[in-house]
Amino acid sequence: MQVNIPLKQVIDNSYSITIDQLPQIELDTKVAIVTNPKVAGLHLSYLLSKISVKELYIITVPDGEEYKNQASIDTILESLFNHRFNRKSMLIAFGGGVIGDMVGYAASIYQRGIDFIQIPTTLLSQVDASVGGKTGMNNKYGKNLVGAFHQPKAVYIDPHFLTTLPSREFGAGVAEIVKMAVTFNKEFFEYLETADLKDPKVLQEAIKQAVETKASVVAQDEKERGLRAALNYGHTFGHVIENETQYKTYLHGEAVAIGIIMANQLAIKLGLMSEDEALRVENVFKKYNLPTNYAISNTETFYETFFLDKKSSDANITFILADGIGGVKMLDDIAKETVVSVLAQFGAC
Ligand SMILES: NC(=O)c1ccc[n+]([C@@H]2O[C@H](COP(=O)([O-])OP(=O)(O)OC[C@H]3O[C@@H](n4cnc5c(N)ncnc54)[C@H](O)[C@@H]3O)[C@@H](O)[C@H]2O)c1
Ligand SMILES: O=C(O)C(=O)C[C@@H](O)[C@H](O)[C@H](O)COP(=O)(O)O
Ligand SMILES: [Zn+2]
Repeated sequence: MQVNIPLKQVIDNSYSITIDQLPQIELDTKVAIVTNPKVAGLHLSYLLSKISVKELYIITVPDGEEYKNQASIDTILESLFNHRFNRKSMLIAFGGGVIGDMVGYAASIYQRGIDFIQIPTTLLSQVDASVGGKTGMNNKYGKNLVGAFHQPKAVYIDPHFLTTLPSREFGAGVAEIVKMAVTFNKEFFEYLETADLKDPKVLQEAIKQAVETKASVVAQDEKERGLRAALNYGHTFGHVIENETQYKTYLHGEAVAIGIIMANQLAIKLGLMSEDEALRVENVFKKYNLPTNYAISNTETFYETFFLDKKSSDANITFILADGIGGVKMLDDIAKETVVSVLAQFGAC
């Protein structure tokens, strides 16, 4: 299936997203493929068979969210300087969301910005991270707190890469798919309730729907001035969980799944969602063995960490909540006691 989804012209530098077998990539310039040892071992030879460029370099950075940091960015930049990359050169992000975010960020700052292509190899990066130009890294203060909006020149989504993906990583991608369905597309959510995403045809359809949803949101609000924040559903809570557990216990998508469960409890409290709707979301997560609970040891600390969220202002935290299934509301005036009382429900597990 060949699907081209050009982001609308609202974004000057619109690009196409292809969901299909990787095409032959021919570039008359210096190119660096940036990847990690795991992805390289599994799939680099296949990518190399599809690439013909003027001069090619391979840059590897260590695998894992804990390496989504300045040291890895420095490794990438050093290599670009050593090989005299210039503004006509091209980077290829080959891996999951960690690689995609870091390569996009390195591309955004190298000589004030060079081009890059996304070739995502995890489900999560295919349905979410490779699209939309959010790039960055983590630091000791928290998740994605340094970065830039820098759109790729093209995104090539080849579901063939997913054949080697461990099932936990698969589940993490499902969490971001569910996020898009619950907030923007009721029919898509109903489809997910009965669908078996392990079936390649069903999966390809779900990837297409998720990418279409994300591309449409980004096209309307590239720099997250409003609507795009809806893509952060579950993340306000999820990022705190990732931070508290130092990125070691949960995959990003798993933390998002728990974050969605928490956000839904807050939505129930505010009368935006019914218990039954929240249960339906939880049931889809359970089908893919996603975690749905987290022991909050200190609700005050958890609450204070919300202020590191990029959606927060000095005095307010913005919460992205489901408005039933298929709708979304962004609220920045929820009383602290209300939020803390919901956090307290997760205190003892
Ligand atoms: N920019 C965005 O819009 C956006 C959206 C969602 C998530 N993210 C970011 O993406 C990151 C999470 O991405 P992720 O879930 O892809 O994690 P990841 O990049 O860490 O990849 C998960 C694991 O799978 C391995 N892997 C990659 N492809 C594989 C394959 N085909 N077969 C087997 N193993 C493979 C990786 O090496 C890694 O060990 C987080 O840092 C998150 O903040 C960004
Ligand atoms: O593209 C977006 O916008 C998203 O929010 C997608 C999220 O899934 C992703 O995890 C993103 O990196 C989170 O953004 P952040 O701005 O909260 O760091
Ligand atoms: Zn995410």
